[in-house]
Amino acid sequence: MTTKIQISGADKVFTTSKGEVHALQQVDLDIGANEFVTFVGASGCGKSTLLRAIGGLEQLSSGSIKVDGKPITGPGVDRAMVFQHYSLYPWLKVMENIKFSRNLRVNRENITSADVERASGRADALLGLMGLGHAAGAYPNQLSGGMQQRVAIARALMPRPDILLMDEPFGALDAQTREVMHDLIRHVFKLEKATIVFVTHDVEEAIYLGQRVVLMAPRPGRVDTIYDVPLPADRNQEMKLAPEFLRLKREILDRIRETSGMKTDLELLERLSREAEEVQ
Ligand SMILES: Nc1ncnc2c1ncn2[C@@H]1O[C@H](COP(=O)(O)OP(=O)(O)OP(=O)(O)O)[C@@H](O)[C@H]1O
Repeated sequence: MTTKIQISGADKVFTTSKGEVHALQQVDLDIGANEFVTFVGASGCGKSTLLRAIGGLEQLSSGSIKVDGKPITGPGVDRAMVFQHYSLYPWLKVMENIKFSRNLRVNRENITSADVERASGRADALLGLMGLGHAAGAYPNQLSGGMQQRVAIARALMPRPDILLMDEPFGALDAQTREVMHDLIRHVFKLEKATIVFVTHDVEEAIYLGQRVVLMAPRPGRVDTIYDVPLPADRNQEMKLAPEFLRLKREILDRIRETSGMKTDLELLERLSREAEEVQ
């Protein structure tokens, strides 16, 4: 597989009034072109910091991140980001939101009207792909959370980014809408051939979407374990019930507990019952 993103010795230290926070320590990871990689881990293990660093929104303290062999120096149109909060422009209609980044580039680069025409075709196609053809003229506040997030994804895809960086994009959605979004994003992955880096708290989501699940550990933030997902490229919701899926889910959940310093449920129960006996 061709390497798309090469993370080498990535280190990030934040200096706060309370001291230094080692958000990332010596992270080494290669992500392939057209790979779907998901990141999980206990709160504060540096998932968002790493994603933001790939997006060029955060500078590393040391180490490097390269895309196609070139070091990242800031944000670029080759990398689009989707966050948990939809961040649509409330004063723009759905179609205007989707075309917004393209408009900026058109203005900047003096692209011809034929290009604009092509861009409109792409915006229409993306709107259709997201199942939002009927909502082109609506304002964001007229849409459900799931619909708004679909608009945000369409807007991110508009400039044909090579890399889609997603930070808990479905975290605010209800369980049913999330399932729909999972199948949609797998479909987008197949069609658009982008490299997707996806951060989530939800282990089931991480396994269902990713080809690899990267588990990070906190204090300092680092890569702990990388799991290969034993699922075929074409996925369906039934697979979430397969023994290998459930086994991997259990293994990852246990490891997150261990790395976060939390006791396992069983250990906790044993301790609580011992304490209860001592009190009697
Ligand atoms: N701008 C900042 N200034 C100071 N500390 C920060 C900053 N951003 C992140 N941190 C700290 O860096 C560590 C890693 O944070 P990060 O948000 O990357 O973790 P995370 O794994 O994404 O957490 P969560 O799952 O809770 O979103 C945390 O201890 C966090 O408090």
